[in-house]
Amino acid sequence: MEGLISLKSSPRTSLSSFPSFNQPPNSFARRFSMDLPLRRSSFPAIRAQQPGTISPKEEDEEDALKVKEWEVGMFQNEVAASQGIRIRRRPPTSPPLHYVGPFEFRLQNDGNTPRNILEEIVWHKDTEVSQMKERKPLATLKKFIENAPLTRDFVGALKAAHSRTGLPGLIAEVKKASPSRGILREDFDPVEIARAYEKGGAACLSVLTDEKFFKGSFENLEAIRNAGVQCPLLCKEFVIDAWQIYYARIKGADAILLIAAVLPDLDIRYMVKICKMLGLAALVEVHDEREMDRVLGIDGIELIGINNRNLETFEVDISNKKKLLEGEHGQLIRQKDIIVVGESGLFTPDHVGYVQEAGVKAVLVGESIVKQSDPGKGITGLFGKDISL
Ligand SMILES: O=P(O)(O)OC[C@@H](O)[C@@H](O)c1c[nH]c2ccccc12
Repeated sequence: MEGLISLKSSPRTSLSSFPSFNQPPNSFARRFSMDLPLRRSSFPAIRAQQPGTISPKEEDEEDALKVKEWEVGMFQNEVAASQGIRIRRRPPTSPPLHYVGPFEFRLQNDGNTPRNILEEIVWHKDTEVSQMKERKPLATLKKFIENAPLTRDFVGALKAAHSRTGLPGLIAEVKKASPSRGILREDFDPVEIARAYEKGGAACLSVLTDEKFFKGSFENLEAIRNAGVQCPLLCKEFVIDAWQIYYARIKGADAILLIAAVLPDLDIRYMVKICKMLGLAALVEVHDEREMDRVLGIDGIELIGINNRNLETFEVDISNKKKLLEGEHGQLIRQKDIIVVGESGLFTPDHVGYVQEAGVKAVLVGESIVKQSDPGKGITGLFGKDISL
């Protein structure tokens, strides 16, 4: 890997968030890493130099470096696509001026607009995270974590609620808005809502932290944590970089969401390990069979969320869970003692009954309860009985 060191400095390639680069996962990756002729010694241009003293030879070498960086970006999308991931991690840029690489790179590169809302969110997140990382580097976050209070047992709280009530444990979502539903609640006081949920019998809370698309924030997470709410907290974020997991831990999260539609397998493996190291639970979200297959092949996963909402189209289908929990998948889930969380679009006791029947032991609910004038009473309405007792 010696020759790749020079690429690590590029924020565009962000290899730290891409562990698979160290172990090429498929033939494309092997081909790429073998082909890569970069050696530190062949790039004098990247050594310290005085401005204005770049020779034509060094300019060529800089161009070559840009080309390689650009190819690595393409390569990330290729690995993801080989796992059925349609979301491209970053907007394609045009190839550098003197690009002479494979033609297929150019073809993939067509179209610089996001294909759907999830892609738009992820592209925006990429910019947002690189700015935040500059302001608060990982080394600084790690220092804070040394003194951070212990996390609370998210999975344990769900199990306890399930055995106490005989109903799925509730993760109640503190959600102001979403791109598909617009503003859900104008008078939005996150701490007040969190307290009402806790009083109403929620086992855990989910706090949206994305600002641009969901009008959430890390400040909300922190405020709820500092207000003395006892329920463990899920940080509901679009994680694309391990840095975000450290940040969530500092802001008071006990668990974090990882979305399989966005993250390749090796990223999930790596991030699940980081979560364990930091004492966080990871809720890995899937939407279809292929994602479920991928996630069941990863060791150490305790919580799988099945999202009834397709994040690319916003279509909601609550029978989705049933399909994904039948047959071999169901068997593996039971064998591995994984808790399945039914997510999105649940409004009535019938909905809850239906997904429980399909095999879920927990549910994640936002809209139907956050919209009620008393969100705690909203919980009673959702389950058809008071679950706080
Ligand atoms: O408000 P609803 O339909 O009850 O959904 C809650 C939750 O499942 C949803 O907010 C959600 C599930 N997965 C996500 C991923 C990102 C953002 C949001 C979500």
